[in-house]
Amino acid sequence: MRKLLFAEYFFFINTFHSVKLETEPSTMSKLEQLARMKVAERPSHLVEKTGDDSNSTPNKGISLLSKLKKNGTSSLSTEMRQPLSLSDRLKAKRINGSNSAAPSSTARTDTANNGKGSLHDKLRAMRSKAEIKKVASKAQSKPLVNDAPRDPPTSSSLPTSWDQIRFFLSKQNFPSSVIPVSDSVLGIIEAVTVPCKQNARCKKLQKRKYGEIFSVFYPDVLVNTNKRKATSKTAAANFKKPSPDDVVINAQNKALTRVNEMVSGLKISENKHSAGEEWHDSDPETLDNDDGPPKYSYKRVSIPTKPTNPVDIQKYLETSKAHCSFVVLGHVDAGKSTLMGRLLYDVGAVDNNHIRKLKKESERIGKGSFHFAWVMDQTQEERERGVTVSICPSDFETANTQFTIVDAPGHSDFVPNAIAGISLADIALLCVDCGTDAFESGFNLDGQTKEHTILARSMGVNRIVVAMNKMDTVEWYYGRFDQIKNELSTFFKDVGFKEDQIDWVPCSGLSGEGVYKIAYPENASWYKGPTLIEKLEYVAQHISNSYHNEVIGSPFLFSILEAIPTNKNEEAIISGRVESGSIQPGETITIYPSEQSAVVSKILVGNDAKSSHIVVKGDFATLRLRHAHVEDIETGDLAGAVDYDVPVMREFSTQLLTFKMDRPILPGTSFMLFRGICQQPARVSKLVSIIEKQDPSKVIKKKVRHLGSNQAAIVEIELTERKRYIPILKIKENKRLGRILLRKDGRTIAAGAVI
Ligand SMILES: Nc1nc2c(ncn2[C@@H]2O[C@H](COP(=O)(O)OP(=O)(O)OP(=O)(O)O)[C@@H](O)[C@H]2O)c(=O)[nH]1
Repeated sequence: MRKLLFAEYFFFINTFHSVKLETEPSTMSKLEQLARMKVAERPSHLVEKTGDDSNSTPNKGISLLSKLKKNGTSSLSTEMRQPLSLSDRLKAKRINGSNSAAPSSTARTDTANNGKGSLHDKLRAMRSKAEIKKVASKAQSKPLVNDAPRDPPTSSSLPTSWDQIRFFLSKQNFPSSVIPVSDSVLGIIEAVTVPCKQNARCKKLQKRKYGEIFSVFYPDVLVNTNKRKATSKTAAANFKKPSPDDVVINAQNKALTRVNEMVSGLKISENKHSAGEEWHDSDPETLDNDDGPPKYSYKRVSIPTKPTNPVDIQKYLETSKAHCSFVVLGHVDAGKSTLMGRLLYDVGAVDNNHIRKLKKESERIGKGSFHFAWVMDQTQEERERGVTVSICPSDFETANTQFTIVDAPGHSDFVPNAIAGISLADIALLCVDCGTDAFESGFNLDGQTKEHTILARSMGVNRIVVAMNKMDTVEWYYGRFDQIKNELSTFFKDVGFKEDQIDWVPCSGLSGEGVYKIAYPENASWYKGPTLIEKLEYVAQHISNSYHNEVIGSPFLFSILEAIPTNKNEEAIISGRVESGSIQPGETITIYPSEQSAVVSKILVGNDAKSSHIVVKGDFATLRLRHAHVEDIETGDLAGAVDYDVPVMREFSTQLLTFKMDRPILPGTSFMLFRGICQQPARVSKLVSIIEKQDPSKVIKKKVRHLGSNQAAIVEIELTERKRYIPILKIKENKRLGRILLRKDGRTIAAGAVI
């Protein structure tokens, strides 16, 4: 089983690197190259960073957002600038919606219900003014975008002189005494020697390459390595008296004290953690002094309670409509939001009046063609910029199937949001722009078509429907359809999708042909297959059947997307997705990591918040809870059946497959960990072994110092956020929730599974 699951990742190897990287020159190391290039460009090492992903990718051109910023019609939206949690985004979005003067900022659910009060409206109405203020101020305090903590030193901030090196190291918690091995002229410095200050017993100088010091090398790596060395009795004995090196260090310490005093008051902006706090990549002292996450003192129930009106689950599964969720992925401007808006309109979830209103409003600001996209993109900023930022789940149903759509952003700056969207979906609906040259720019180099597909596969989505969109722009020319299909097929195969897991539907979201109601034009007579909705219904039926087979006998598990208080004490409302099993009102659940038990008093489903007696695997639902403490529930938390234990932890073992990377992964390397909709800053605590890609039980190498691109390994991971644990399930316990992704500096560096 383990072998099989892990083998899937093998397929990514040949494909992922082409998503992001250009060819590397052979003579100079990439690091050295970047350093030289950046130094040449920017002489000062004290360069303010914008925090924008695009700025952290040296080879990238100006991002769409940067261009927009330059055009500067107005300041960037709060959502676009701030890395809010999903929950915060949803909250902020509602605040935006309610505060916005523009009538166009009507909430999604208004449209989706033909004016009826939706679930989200009702939830919004329940939110007190105080709660809104709290969220708004939280949003204000969040800093610039990013999903991954930055390395303290970046190539753009490389020192250019020996004084700057000392300054730099002092800011990175390096001891003040560092000796250059060769001449201290930039370009000649090959290596520096660094004493290990944090470990009193270890006085030996360490020779480190210049590139290591200023890119991937961290103080705590040194400390960890030396801790091990220092525990050896021989080493300890040797270190009792000052070594010749110590004498040099002490002398240098004195000489540099003055310089350190001068610079100690200065700040380096790169060292800011995304939560807005001073945050060092790996600060051993903070870790040692850490009090750990709060100790919750909630009552945890272990005996299940009975449903108030028990439902015969088997009967329910046999008679209920198929339900399935799909995430809309694809390159920026591929037409995802337009396609979804069209779909909602065609199935009758959005009425004519609303579309007419959106058309008028979009024409007024010169974006007439975006009126369908505005059904999904509801914030004023999304509409002004013409890009989706936040994920937006929306329900609709056809005669025999219920769907939840999650519209994910296509822009590379918002990949973390796309990951959150993917983690909620059963099917990936990949939207491809078939326009001349448009497919190529979304598919090659930095395009999101490949990246999104790989992310979906890495997160366990194994059904993909390709909407060959904007076929109207190439007059439904079969040759174009066939050419794109061939190119994509090869790529899908490399990623690990089998042929019977992929479907292809030509369509035009804007004109509606091939989506649902509007028939194909004459020049598309070569296509005899189903429309997009018919295909989705067919796939949903399959998925729903397989889920229904797993409901009975599986523990209830629920990914929490949002938690909000009610006006009653100890009552909360949580919304999210049922990951496993089923739940009925009257049953008790435990929420992790706070381990508080609460009774489900009501279940609401769909846009119009219909009360339901049961929800099962794959359903999106809102649960009203009694005896719940909302202040300790966050986006990404898990709720489970009381008799099922979900481990909460800060350290765990993983099997990883690395993608193409610029820099190796070392012990101490920091990154952003994605598990379902949960995102946490983390780092590598130990590289255990390198293993065979096809057979993870075969260990290739045990003493591992670093991990390069395209390697499979057993790696121990540790969360760096001190405030809380996260609920973690192993891959064998849950195929979706046991998967993780590692991202750093705006790139996915590895995917894997918790073991
Ligand atoms: N001709 C034509 N234009 C389309 C079609 N679908 C979308 N467009 C246009 O393409 C542009 C981008 O559409 P969006 O729906 O915003 O694209 P998107 O993929 O959602 O964009 P992001 O969410 O920002 O990634 C708009 O001008 C649309 O009107 C189509 O089928 N045919």
